[in-house]
Amino acid sequence: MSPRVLIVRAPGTNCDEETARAFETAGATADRLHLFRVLEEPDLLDRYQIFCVPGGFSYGDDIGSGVIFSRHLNGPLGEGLGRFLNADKLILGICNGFQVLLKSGLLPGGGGTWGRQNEPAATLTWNESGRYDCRWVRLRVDRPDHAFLRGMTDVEMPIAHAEGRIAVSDPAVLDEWVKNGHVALRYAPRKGELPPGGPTADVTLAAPDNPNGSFADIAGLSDASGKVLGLMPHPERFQYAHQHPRWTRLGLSGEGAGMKLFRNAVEWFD
Ligand SMILES: NC(=O)CC[C@H](N)C(=O)O
Repeated sequence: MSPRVLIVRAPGTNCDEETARAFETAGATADRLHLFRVLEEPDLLDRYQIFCVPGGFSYGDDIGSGVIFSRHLNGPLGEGLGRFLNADKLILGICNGFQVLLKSGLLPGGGGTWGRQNEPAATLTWNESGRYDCRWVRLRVDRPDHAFLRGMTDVEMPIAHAEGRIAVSDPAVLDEWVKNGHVALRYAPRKGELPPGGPTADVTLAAPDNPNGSFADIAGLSDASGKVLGLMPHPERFQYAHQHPRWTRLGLSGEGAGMKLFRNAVEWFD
């Protein structure tokens, strides 16, 4: 079955068109709807199999990136998203979308009505550099069983954000995150073999390998089921091989590695 994807955009969202194109190239039908249209009719969520919050600067990142948008996911859209979470459906948040999902509590640690109120808090906050940063990074996939990440282990993607640093109130939360499969993606050394072993709270890669100082080098989080994913890197900006800065030297052609994430999502419904 070709899944229908709801890509929700808010004032300031700016990656919805290329995200829709990536899903449609993968064989899905993608509708880009404004958040206010969805708030008018929350039950329209039931017509979709994938819910996606794309990248951008929703509400201008005022009072913190993703904060205002996230409150809408807790409130009027709460019931519809609850049905998504209970059905065999998928939820994806890319960059600003990750900030929205985390701060709504749809991903671990973010609090909100979805969050497990008494668990240590986590958020996405300012990069250690204090700057907006755009660069390509190498990623290690810690959840190759995830609906969006199947068959992916070691991939490069671009980042472009100011508030991409995962910060936690208690580093001990990492044990629970690892146990529950919440760590989906980590930043990796640009060159050489991927170092063995899982995430550790006290060791992080130096910049620019970890571009923002994110706790335990985390670049993406998952829910326990492996059907909700939030990530700071932009897979929709690597749909075509020639989007890679070294595509000629690497002899890349055809699709970019980011397309695998969208194809995995569509194939989930086969
Ligand atoms: N590309 C994006 O989605 C950016 C997310 C957010 N506006 C930030 O700067 O961190």
